[in-house]
Amino acid sequence: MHKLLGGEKFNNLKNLLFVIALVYRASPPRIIISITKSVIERVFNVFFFIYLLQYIFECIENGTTFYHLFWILSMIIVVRALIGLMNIGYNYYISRNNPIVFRYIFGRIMNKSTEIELYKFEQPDFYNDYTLALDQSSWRAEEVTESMSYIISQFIGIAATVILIVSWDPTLIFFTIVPIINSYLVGLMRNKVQYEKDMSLLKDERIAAYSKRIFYEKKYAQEVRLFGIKDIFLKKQLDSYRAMRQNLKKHGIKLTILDIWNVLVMDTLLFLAVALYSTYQIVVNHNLSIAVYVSIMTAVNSVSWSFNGLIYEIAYFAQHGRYIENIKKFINYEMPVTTTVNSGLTPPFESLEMINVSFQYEGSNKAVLKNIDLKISKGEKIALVGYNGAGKTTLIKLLMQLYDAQQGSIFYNGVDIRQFDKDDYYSRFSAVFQDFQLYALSLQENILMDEAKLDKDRIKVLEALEKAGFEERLSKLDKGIDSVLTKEFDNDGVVLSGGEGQKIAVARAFAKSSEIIVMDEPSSALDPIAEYQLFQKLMEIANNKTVIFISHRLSTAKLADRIYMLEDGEIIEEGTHEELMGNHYKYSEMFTKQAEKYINYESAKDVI
Ligand SMILES: Nc1ncnc2c1ncn2[C@@H]1O[C@H](COP(=O)(O)OP(=O)(O)OP(=O)(O)O)[C@@H](O)[C@H]1O
Repeated sequence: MHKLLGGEKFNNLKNLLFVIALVYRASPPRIIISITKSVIERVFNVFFFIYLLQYIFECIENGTTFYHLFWILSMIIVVRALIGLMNIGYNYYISRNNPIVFRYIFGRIMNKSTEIELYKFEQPDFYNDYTLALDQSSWRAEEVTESMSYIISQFIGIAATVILIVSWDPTLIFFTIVPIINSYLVGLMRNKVQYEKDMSLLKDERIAAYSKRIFYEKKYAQEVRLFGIKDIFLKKQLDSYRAMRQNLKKHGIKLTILDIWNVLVMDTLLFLAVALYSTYQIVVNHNLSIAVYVSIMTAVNSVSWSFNGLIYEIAYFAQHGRYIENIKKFINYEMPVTTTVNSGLTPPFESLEMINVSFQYEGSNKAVLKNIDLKISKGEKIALVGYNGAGKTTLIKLLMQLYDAQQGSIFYNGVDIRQFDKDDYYSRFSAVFQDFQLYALSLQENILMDEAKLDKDRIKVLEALEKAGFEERLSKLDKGIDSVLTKEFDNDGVVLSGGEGQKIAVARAFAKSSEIIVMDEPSSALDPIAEYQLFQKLMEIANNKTVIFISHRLSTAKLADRIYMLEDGEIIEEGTHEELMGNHYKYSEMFTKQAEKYINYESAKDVI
């Protein structure tokens, strides 16, 4: 059973109703218009192809006038033309209405995705389902609406035709029951195979899509040329296409066999049986007129294929339900109770404290942080140092509540951080992470990151850029803070170097000016002088703010009031630079090694 976010078995009908309700909320008239259009079309077809056909034949048999038939046929042509116009109008309406429905559902999913815990995005199962929900949302809702309208109209059409058939000869009902049962069973099997086919392709489609991205996204272009990674991804893509081909073949054979069986029963055997029976009734029993005979052939054929279509559609409709499971679970996803105990607002910052905190990433069997105790008070400048993988970034992410610790507690002003409304809690932090992103937006938008503040805070943007050491580069930009970053959408877009990009991320944190500034290696791409200047500036503007920073260059850690040295998920040393140097332990060892390196290169003695 397909699951999302650890959910339970799904209920197709509820899922379908869920998506219909979404369509209704996005655009209330849409469902009524779709159903009305389908019913009018279907009822006209029954009336035209079966009832009117019989009527015209009877008129001819009874020797009616040409004038009478002329009026009947003219009326039919007018109604037919009106139905054609209705369809054109409907298609126009749909082309304008679909984007409204897509946008609404897409927006709901996007909004939800920002609330879901970060670790979920690192789980392949979740990611598969998330991708599926996004991909499907754009068209499933429309298909469900169309399917539902089609099913309702088919039911009405079949019922009307069956009434006509029974009125001619009740025995004929037998010829409609056989194809109904056949269609039902074949439809069930087809539906199952189709779903298995789609599911079997999912993983390989994602691998193929990822490999494709490697070859067209700019960020990979350089490494693809410099390293042999091209061949790895070409092979991965080839393997995934091979696997998809095999799955398509396996399921394709099953589907073809079912289709052949269907045509054999419905077109050949059934047609023969009805023709023989009706001919016998005319020739031997003289029970039927030619007019009814012609209509019977059309009506039985119409009921069989309509029912077959109905079963296909119901199967397809049910299939939508399975996919909608993903969309529904996603939109309805509730945060674990622990993170929503209280949605209280976060008061002005006084202190942050970790008590006996341990943390392990989902799917990992090793604790990344072990029994961490630390306290940070208002205004303190705190440095986290240690070798790669020691757990520094994870510690910061726990403090910010981007992840939840499995053991121990984290307190903000003495209150468990899980009791605060998350967005409000986040607003207390201005953070720069190692994996910061620049967006294909203007410089101003990249700094403010808030539609509401645009253009009102231009001075703030300029000040933040100046503090982050970007003013010289800014002076060379023709459009200043209105320059668009990256060439994604704009040939004149500005492409920044790694260090320049980092300065933008720092300026972003400065502009947000929250009470707690968090910097995770904000200077790794800066030269030592620029780094030192950045930290000097940071300490200056931080003033009475609290700063927590990670830096591999210990020359900057010297600026901190307190340094925590982490190793293998544990705090192994804590104190001021002088205290740690006096310990003659790991910190002083690391510092001395780095200092020697600088001195050997005679590049930054003054800095150290
Ligand atoms: N999302 C994740 N899922 C699983 N493991 C992770 C994840 N993020 C980090 N880790 C692991 O957790 C450990 C600590 O990572 P973390 O990024 O906190 O270390 P760090 O001290 O900041 O390292 P660096 O100095 O290299 O940035 C590493 O072994 C890393 O592989």
